[in-house]
Amino acid sequence: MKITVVGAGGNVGSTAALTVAQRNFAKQVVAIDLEKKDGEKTFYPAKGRALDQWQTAPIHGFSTHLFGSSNYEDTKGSDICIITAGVPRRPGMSRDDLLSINANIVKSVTEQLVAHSPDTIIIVVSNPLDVMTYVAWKASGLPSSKVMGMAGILDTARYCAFLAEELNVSPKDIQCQILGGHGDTMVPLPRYTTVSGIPIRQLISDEKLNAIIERAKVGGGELVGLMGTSAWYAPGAAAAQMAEAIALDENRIFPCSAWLTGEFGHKDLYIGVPVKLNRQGISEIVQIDLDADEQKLFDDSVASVRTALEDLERIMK
Ligand SMILES: NC(=O)c1ccc[n+]([C@@H]2O[C@H](COP(=O)([O-])OP(=O)(O)OC[C@H]3O[C@@H](n4cnc5c(N)ncnc54)[C@H](O)[C@@H]3O)[C@@H](O)[C@H]2O)c1
Ligand SMILES: O=C(O)C[C@H](O)C(=O)O
Repeated sequence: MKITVVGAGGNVGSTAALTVAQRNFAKQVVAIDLEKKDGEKTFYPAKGRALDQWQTAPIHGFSTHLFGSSNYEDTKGSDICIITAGVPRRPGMSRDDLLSINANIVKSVTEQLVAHSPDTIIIVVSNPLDVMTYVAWKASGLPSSKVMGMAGILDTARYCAFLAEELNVSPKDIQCQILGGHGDTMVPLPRYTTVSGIPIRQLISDEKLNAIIERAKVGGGELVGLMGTSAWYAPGAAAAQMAEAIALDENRIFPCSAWLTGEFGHKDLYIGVPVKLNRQGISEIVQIDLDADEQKLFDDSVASVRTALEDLERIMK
C-alpha cells in the first residue's frame, strides 16, 4: 500500500503523513510539497519533515517508510492520495475566501497525481472542502466513488470531544453523525448521537447540548482565533483514518464529502453525508432518515455549498 500526501511540508499534510505511518498499515508514504526559495537558498520542507518523521520509526515502532519529494514521478502507483495543498485561512476569513487560490492549486495537484497513478483514490482536505473535492473530481476523471472529501470525521470529533468533556465520559464511547457542508451551516444530528448506545438527550440538558452543537459548528474558527492559522492535529488524523479504512477494506461508516445523485433529495454536488468506506473508496452512501427540521437544515447547507460552486464557475471560466 503506497500513500501520497501532497502539501506534506505543511501542517495538515505532515500530520496526516505521520499518523498514517504510526498506524502502520501502509508500506510507504510519499510526502510531496513545493521547494521553497529564500534568497539564494532552497529549502525542501516535505523532504525535511518526512526525514524527521521517519527517524521516529524506531521510537514509535512502525515500519511504514516515509520519504519526501517535490517530484511527482515518486508518487507513481499510489493507491491513495491525500491532498492538503493550499492556503489555510487567517483570522477574519471564511473558508470560502480561499476558493480562488486553492482551486487552481487543487486542480494542478490532482492532474499531476492521476498522471502517475491513474487508478488512485483521492481524499481531499484543502478548503473550502466540498468545492475543492468537486474540483479534484473534475480534474481527475475518476469515478466519484474514488474521490471524496475529509471534513465530517473532524467535525464529529470536535462534537464528541466537547460532549465527552461535558459528560465526563470517554470520547471512545460517543457515536454521532454530522451532515452537510464543511462550513458554519453543517448539521450535527442529536437524534443520531449516543453514549454507549444511550441517546444523548437522556444525559444532557437541551440548553447544554445546543451550546455544544453551536460550538462544534464554528470549531474551526475557534482554533483559527487561538492560533492565527487553522487546525492540523485533528484534521491530519481524520484524513489518515479515512485512508486506513480504505486501505484495510474496513467497510467503516463515516461522514465524508461525497457526490450526491439524488440522495437526501439533492444531486450534482459534493457534500457531507454518511458513507461506507472500503477498498473501492465510497461503496455506498448510507441514507438515514431525517425529520423535517433536519432536512431543512441540510437543504440550507446544500444551498450554501451551491453558492460557493457558482463562485467557482465564475472564477474558473
Ligand atoms: N477539510 C478540513 O477539515 C480541513 C482542516 C484543516 C485544514 N484544511 C485545509 O487544508 C489546507 C492546508 O492547511 P495547512 O494548515 O496544512 O496549511 P499549510 O500552509 O501549513 O500547508 C499547506 C502546504 O501546501 C503546500 N502547497 C501549496 N501549493 C502547492 C502545490 N501547488 N503543490 C504542492 N504543495 C503545495 C504549501 O507549500 C504548504 O506547505 C488549507 O486549505 C486548509 O484550509 C482543511
Ligand atoms: O477552519 C478552518 O479553516 C480549517 C478547517 O476547515 C477546520 O475546520 O479546522
